[in-house]
Amino acid sequence: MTPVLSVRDLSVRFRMRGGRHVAAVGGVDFDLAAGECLALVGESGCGKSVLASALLGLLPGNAQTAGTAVLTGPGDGPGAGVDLLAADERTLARTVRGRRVGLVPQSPAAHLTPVRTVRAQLEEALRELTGTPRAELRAAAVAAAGRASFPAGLLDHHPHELSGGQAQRAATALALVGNAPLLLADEPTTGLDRDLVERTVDELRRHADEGRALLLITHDLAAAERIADRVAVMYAGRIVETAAADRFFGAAGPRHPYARGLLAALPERDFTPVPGMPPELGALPEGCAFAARCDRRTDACRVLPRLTDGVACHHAAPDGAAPAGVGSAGVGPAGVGSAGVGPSGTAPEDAAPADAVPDDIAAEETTRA
Ligand SMILES: Nc1ncnc2c1ncn2[C@@H]1O[C@H](COP(=O)(O)OP(=O)(O)OP(=O)(O)O)[C@@H](O)[C@H]1O
Repeated sequence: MTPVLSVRDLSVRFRMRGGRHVAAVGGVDFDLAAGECLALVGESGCGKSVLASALLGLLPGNAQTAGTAVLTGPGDGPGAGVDLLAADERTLARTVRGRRVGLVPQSPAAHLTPVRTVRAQLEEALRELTGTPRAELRAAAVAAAGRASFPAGLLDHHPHELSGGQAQRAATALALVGNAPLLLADEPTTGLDRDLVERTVDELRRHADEGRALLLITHDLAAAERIADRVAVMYAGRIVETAAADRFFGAAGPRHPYARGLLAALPERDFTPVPGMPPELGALPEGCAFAARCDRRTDACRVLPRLTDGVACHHAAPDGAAPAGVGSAGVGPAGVGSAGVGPSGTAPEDAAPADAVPDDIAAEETTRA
């Protein structure tokens, strides 16, 4: 099937003072098909939002991008295939943002126009993106709000009169208006109660089920498990694993030690955080960026592992190995909480590794500690 979006070797670097660089995204490859939801997960600061901003041409002036991100489309008109990284601002503003690529922003308060009511913003988006006639705008705005569980009674409020969760739902309603073939949802459930989380992600899932593509950026692994077809795990700017969601969350589990650690950190599983902290993106090591935190590291990890068969690790768990926590706490759609992926803490020194560690690695670990 032709993907809606095809990303190849996408990198984003920020130029900093003193000639330094922050490598926020590196060598990212993925495809996203119509009808598919890909969940992009990973710790805070790993590059998820920068990736979404790159796809929308919304990076700041100190950013340098490389690679391609082709949004497919027929013919040679405004709906034709376009490389989102190479497109000029006029093309992005007139034919891409909102129309072909929708965004549920991470910071809705900053995204909504402060001086206009939610109703006015929804009606404008409906008029611009769907050509809804003036006489039908009022009813259409109520319906659009309803899609994102935004209360009709708050439509005449300005953004500053909304709670964080209400602003989130207003921004989601706006993002859904254009029925864009590709929707980027960056933390769309922040500040929402579990019931609203489920309603919101179910609506996003419906967007995909109607034949559109959804990139769900989230810390909420329960939300990802609920609606994603595939999961991509990002670490220090790189995708370290992609897997079918049922495999990722099921008995087989992920194969990358970091991805296994993310799941093991869930309260419903082992409640054991991934030890240590992610590296500075301005000072990444040459080899595997996770090695310093990894109980499987060896000398081989000094060479950067490439994503091969869905995993970028020299010591990936074999296919079919059960991840930590499965069988102890049990994780199913109903039993998964919202803790998800947060900034990790430091594990106790004696935290049990998710997998058996070869003796030589364990000895090395002790020496380094
Ligand atoms: N304009 C900028 N200049 C320099 N560095 C930046 C800039 N914008 C983002 N970064 C850096 O890029 C990295 C990735 O940030 P990003 O916002 O994509 O993380 P994230 O994975 O979305 O995190 P979170 O889950 O907290 O939203 C961070 O280290 C951030 O400090």
